[in-house]
Amino acid sequence: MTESAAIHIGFDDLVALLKTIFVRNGVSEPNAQILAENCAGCERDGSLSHGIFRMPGYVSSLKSGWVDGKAVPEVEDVAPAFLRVDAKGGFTQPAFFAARSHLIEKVKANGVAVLAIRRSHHFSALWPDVEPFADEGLVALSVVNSMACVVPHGGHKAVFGTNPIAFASPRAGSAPFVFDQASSAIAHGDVQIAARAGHDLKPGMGVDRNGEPTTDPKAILDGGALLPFGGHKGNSIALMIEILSAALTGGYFSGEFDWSGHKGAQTPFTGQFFVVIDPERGGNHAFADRVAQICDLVLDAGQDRLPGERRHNTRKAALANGIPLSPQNHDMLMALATP
Ligand SMILES: NC(=O)C1=CN([C@@H]2O[C@H](COP(=O)(O)OP(=O)(O)OC[C@H]3O[C@@H](n4cnc5c(N)ncnc54)[C@H](OP(=O)(O)O)[C@@H]3O)[C@@H](O)[C@H]2O)C=CC1
Ligand SMILES: O=C([O-])C1=[NH+]CCC1
Repeated sequence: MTESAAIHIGFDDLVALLKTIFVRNGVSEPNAQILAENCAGCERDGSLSHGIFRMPGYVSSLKSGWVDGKAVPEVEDVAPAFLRVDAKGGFTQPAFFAARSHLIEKVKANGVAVLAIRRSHHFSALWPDVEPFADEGLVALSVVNSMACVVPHGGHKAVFGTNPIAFASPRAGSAPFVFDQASSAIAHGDVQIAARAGHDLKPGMGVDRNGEPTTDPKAILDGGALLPFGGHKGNSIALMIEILSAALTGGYFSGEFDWSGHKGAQTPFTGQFFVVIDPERGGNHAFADRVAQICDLVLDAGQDRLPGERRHNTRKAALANGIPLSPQNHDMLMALATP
């Protein structure tokens, strides 16, 4: 998209537009507000594989009856440092928000707490779930599993989802240190974007329906599969994420849920795991300074930039000038919002 062709929209206006679309498609008012802020935040930050690109998928899943936009999550306090949430077949973010303040109370009381969400649909980036904890001085790690489209290292059948992991830590004098990455060589959303744009992928990311290596995103989407990043090492991380997000929470593994009866379903029905830590309990009252120190060492040693930096720069520009939407994307949103 050329900058001159872009339509710039303010964050609040984008949230209002997305909320209208969610409500029109059967999402309750409070759930729609949470989802709209999340999705608009991804677009604002340049997380384009999980911004407005996902709106047709959200709508399609809602229309198929696969996800309950009105679900009211149930929070269970199961131990001094352990909360469980049954999302009741709804989206994960409202389930997370239902437990969030209670989770922080537990972290403050115990130094650490775990949140296990099950029966939930996560269709977004993970950084919005962890970054706000770091803004409040806490360290947070979260993982979520998705839909089976990743073949285990050396294997022949997709078992894992693209299973992202996100981590956030306060960092003195700067925005928090945050990374958010799929455990597959590439996120499924980026494969869809490449297929749509007619771009090839880098070698080593996926296989076609015969298990042969391919750089063609369409061959991956049409019966092929993705590979874990970094061979057996990414494989173990993907497996750990299945264990934490599904076995531990009581959610489904990425290959376990059956959405075949819901034509148009796109949102994975799995689970999400969080661990949140109060770094003050480490007894090192200079925690955020120490984080800044190690980040500076990495930059001084030649790394171009830290994870999260591109996002924060994109956010800054979007807040100053508006969020750039291509005319096609703008039209797509208007069509979804119009009765
Ligand atoms: N809900 C779900 O089930 C799933 C969601 N996803 C989401 O998809 C998104 C994309 O994942 P993925 O494709 O793996 O992300 P990327 O590979 O684009 O980025 C991963 C991380 O690395 C950072 N990074 C990228 N390039 C550099 C660099 N040159 N130097 C330093 N840091 C860098 C990014 O920071 P920055 O953002 O600043 O560029 C980001 O924190 C994620 O938000 C993830 O949560 C993925 C799979 C499933
Ligand atoms: O990009 C991705 O891999 C996914 N995003 C939501 C579900 C899977």
